[in-house]
Amino acid sequence: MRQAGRYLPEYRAIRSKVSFLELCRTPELAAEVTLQPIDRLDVDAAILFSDILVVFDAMDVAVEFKPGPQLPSPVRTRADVEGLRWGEPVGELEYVMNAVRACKKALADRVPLIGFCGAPFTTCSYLIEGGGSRDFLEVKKLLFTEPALFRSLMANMSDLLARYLIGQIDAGVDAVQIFDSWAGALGPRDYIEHVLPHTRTLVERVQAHIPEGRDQPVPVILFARGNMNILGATAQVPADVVGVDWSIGMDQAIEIVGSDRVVQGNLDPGVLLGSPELIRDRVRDVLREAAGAKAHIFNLGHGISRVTNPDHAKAMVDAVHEGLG
Ligand SMILES: Cc1c2[nH]c(c1CCC(=O)O)Cc1[nH]c(c(CCC(=O)O)c1C)Cc1[nH]c(c(CCC(=O)O)c1C)Cc1[nH]c(c(C)c1CCC(=O)O)C2
Repeated sequence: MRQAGRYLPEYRAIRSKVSFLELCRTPELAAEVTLQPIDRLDVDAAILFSDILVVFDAMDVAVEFKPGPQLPSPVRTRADVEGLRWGEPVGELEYVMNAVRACKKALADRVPLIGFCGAPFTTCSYLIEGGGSRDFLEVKKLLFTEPALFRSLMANMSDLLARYLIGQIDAGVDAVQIFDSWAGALGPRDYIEHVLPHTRTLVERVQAHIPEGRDQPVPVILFARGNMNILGATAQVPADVVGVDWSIGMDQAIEIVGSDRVVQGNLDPGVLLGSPELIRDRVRDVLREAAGAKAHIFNLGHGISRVTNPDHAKAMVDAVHEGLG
């Protein structure tokens, strides 16, 4: 997760010349950065270099990265919500679709390419809070004072994101991941009532899309982070893969989601700050804990930190490839 990024010197070299958004908006550079961890780490999949917030370009909502995202005009009132423009992601985010094509060409089938978007709740949270948040009070204010308005906002977002992901699939991605990074901000009742139906619609719409030249839909990975009390609810959505964050043991997660599901995760990215020997041990723990799943995709349980030594990331990948022996 965030396998391309600031922990790689070759990424920082490109970023010293262009801003983060310019990088996202320049397909050739986005493709180059996407491939950096493939070359260095020997990982088994590439994830498109982009960000969940570029979708705001199809809504004329401004976003800046300083380096955390900031929206100069957050959406907080009825008038703000009603004034939103729900654009055409395929036409207006053509640079993303071109980045997908450039990545596929550069990868030449070495490894599959994963496209992505934010889940409706996480994307709407950035829209409402205007950036990251500790308490999500603006989101909760809107949700609890104007539930119908909140519902319409989430429904429109889910629709926009479905068209966005389908665009990425038609441009060539081999799987998609939906990031609900802030799912844990709500209690289980509100998550189930106000978030999950929109996530489900998004997943099911993407799963109903069979792209030209394929005979089945591409797999959908759903990652909801935070309060692992919601994992059972998240698993009710029929995503092909259930992402698991690092706050729970993988064995416990499998008990919750069921042994008939494919799981992805969940090494604590902080473990990469330890020695290669420690990393190897912890990788083996995750592999052992995942043994009861239908299938397991090894991954970090959240984004890699920018102070990570790339050699340690490589030690992790090597340990995964070595397996339990
Ligand atoms: C919440 C979220 C965002 N973006 C994303 C999420 C969901 C996953 C998660 O929970 O982390 C998703 C994302 N962002 C980025 C990717 C690229 C693909 C990859 O290599 O995994 C992906 C999949 C690049 C990025 N997105 C961002 C960077 C750093 C930008 C830089 O080069 O300065 C990268 C490589 C910026 C970004 N973008 C976002 C934040 C909070 C930040 C600041 C992070 C920080 O400062 O550490 C929003």
